[in-house]
Amino acid sequence: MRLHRNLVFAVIDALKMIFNDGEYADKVIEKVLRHDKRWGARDRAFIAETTYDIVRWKRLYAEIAEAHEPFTRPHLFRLFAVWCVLRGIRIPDWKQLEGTPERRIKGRFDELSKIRKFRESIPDWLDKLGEKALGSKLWTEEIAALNKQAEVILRTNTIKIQKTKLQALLADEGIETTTIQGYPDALKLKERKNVFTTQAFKDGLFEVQDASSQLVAPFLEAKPGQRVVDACAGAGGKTLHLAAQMENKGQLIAMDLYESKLKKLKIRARRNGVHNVETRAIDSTKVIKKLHNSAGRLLLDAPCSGLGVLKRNPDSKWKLEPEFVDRIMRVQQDILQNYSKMLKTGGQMVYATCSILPQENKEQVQRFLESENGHKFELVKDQQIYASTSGFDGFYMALLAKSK
Ligand SMILES: C[S@@+](CC[C@H](N)C(=O)[O-])C[C@H]1O[C@@H](n2cnc3c(N)ncnc32)[C@H](O)[C@@H]1O
Repeated sequence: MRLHRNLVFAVIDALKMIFNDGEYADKVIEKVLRHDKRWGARDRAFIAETTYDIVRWKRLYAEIAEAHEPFTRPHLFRLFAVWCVLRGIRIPDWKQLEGTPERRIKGRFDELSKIRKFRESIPDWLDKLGEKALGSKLWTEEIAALNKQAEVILRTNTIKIQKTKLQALLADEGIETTTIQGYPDALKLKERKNVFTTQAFKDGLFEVQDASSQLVAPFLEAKPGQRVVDACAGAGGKTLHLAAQMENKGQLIAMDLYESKLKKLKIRARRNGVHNVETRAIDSTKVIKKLHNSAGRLLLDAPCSGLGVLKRNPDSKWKLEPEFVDRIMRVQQDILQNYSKMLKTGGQMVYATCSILPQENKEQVQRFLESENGHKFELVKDQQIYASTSGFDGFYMALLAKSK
């Protein structure tokens, strides 16, 4: 691989914004990629993937390079040099990379790889938390799987098209895909490409959605004609899937704390040809009270640590704090306690997270079932999806029925 100076400089700029200025990796990449219109698809892929890689392996690389935060520009180049050496890429003779100690880098890598928190490049607290929650064997496998780059998975918008037809259309646009057994609407890209510029995307024929996430809406068993509430809808990934399951019939109420997310949801709904969705921002408890005992189906896709989706958000490893995990667990129990009241007797609800921690998942559901509000509910089934066994994101979902 021949390295281009302006692309590497763009990576260094991006790393500075992410590591030193605390900006979000996806936003930074978007910003950096706007710098030069002449960059082609490969150049853009190099910048995005190299930046994400170095973000993912920050602790390991910094340890090898003996670089400390806040990183100076020479230190950021040292991280980049480690990336090159470990990938077998020849170091170019630029003054920023002069004197890269290649043998020492390889030696340090071998040494540090014996220790999980360095090998997997995670903070001490996270390594302890993961081991305590999952046990050493499962945590070791899980964190290794979560450090692999996520594949690009599409969900066919069955309101508009069948999967095989979509596959053919995408092939015409130069995007080759395969189906995935056990995920009826999913298509996996054979090669990473920008799918957002395709006509098929503009026509709302698919959404990008991880395979594990695609299991959540069907778990709720929503039927056409029902009143379905998606109480933590965000920008609507699962709302759109629910609409497709409901064949666009019935009433789908998408709620969130943030109006800005619901605005994005509306734009996506329009593109997807979804007509049965209305949005409601939760700006007071009244919004929830109005819907008490009214929904046939309820999705609680709760805010969580996001530890199941580190594949696609590697910078969470550095942004997440133990206090946040404690705080979000209280929010999850509040959501279960208060929002479950929107379900009518005989209805079903799904509690879901993109976390792999039992304390955010099974244990939350257990606590709810043992509480006064939870006595009307019973657990029908639940599923913990691990990245290490599925190959996709880590997720949890529990189906509860309101019987009384
Ligand atoms: C896991 S995300 C939802 C993802 C979304 N369902 C999707 O499939 O794209 C959780 C959402 O819950 C929202 N949220 C956080 N606290 C909330 C609360 N107390 N009530 C309702 N929504 C909340 C967040 O704004 C966020 O959009």
